[in-house]
Amino acid sequence: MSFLALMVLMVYESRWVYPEIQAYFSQTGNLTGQQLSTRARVFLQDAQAELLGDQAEQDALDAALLDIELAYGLADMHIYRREYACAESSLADLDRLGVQLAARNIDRFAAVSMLFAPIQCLTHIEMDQLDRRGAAINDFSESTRQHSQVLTYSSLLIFVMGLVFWWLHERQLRRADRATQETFEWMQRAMRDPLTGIGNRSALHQDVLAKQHQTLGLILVDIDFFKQYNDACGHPQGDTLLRQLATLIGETLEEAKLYRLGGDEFAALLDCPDVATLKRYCHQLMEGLREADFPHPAHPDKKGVTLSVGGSCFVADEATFPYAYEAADKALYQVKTMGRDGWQVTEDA
Ligand SMILES: Nc1nc2c(ncn2[C@@H]2O[C@H](COP(=O)(O)OP(=O)(O)OP(=O)(O)O)[C@@H](O)[C@H]2O)c(=O)[nH]1
Repeated sequence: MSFLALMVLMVYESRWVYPEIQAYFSQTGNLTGQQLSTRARVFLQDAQAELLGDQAEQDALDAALLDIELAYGLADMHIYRREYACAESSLADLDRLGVQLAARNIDRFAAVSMLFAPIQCLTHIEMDQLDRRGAAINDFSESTRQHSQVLTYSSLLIFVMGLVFWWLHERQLRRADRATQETFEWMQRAMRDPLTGIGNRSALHQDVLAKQHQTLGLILVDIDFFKQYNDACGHPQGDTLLRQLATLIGETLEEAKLYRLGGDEFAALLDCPDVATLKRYCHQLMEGLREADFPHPAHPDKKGVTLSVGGSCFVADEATFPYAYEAADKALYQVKTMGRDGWQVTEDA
């Protein structure tokens, strides 16, 4: 709002310049007024010079009469009569003097002295006109200074306000960026298992939905006798094993996305055109585990760490996923009941 007011002020100020210049030049009327009175005064002084000169009396009177008539013509202005008290009487004096000169009933010295008052009046008019012109010029330059000051300060203010708006805008942008970044980080964190760094159950759901209509394989992995492992080696070592297994599954099933579903249960999601491929992945995983040969000091069968694995294939969809999960879980449970350390895949999820 204040910005708008400033713009209006600036437009007003710039519009001011033209009428003001016009007003200044309209003062040229005073210039003419001054020039006319100057010329009239010069004619009267010429008339005095001729009357006091050494030419013949007749010639001097004729020449003086001509100059006085010329001066009268220039000084007989309505504006002089209206604004200067001496103008009326001076013109009357000149008129009278002209008549006397024409009739030759005045001597040249008397004529010279009759011209002093009109000359004085014209000099007064001349000076006054000059003063008026000076005052008009002063007024003009003073108001020009004031208006240009207003324009300068307004421009400065607009510049500063522009800077402030720009800074506020940038700050708002940075805040919005930071908030978006933080939200994104929170969402990322909410989808991660903090212990292993792989995805959690929510991430699994999200990824399944993102792969709608694709044929996927779901592999569930559960550590055998993990409670005994924890009891024997302690929970920190149990945590380490969880991390090691996450790495191992990731390295063995390179194409898979991994998730920890909670406790000692992992899941792997991969593209899987058919059940045979899924079986190959399960086999690959068991081979990898055997090669890694993680020790399990409390395994009842005196083996290293073993896994029970169940799998199923499905076409990704919000509706099909729970069935695929249940099928893989059933397969895993069967492995558990059959003595663990093995894998099974449900043929038709
Ligand atoms: N170290 C560690 N242990 C965990 C964590 N989450 C769950 N556990 C432990 O995992 C164990 C899971 O025990 P069970 O569900 O009985 O599974 P299990 O001992 O592997 O037995 P089976 O699966 O039947 O072979 C429990 O002792 C939990 O305390 C974890 O984040 N870290």
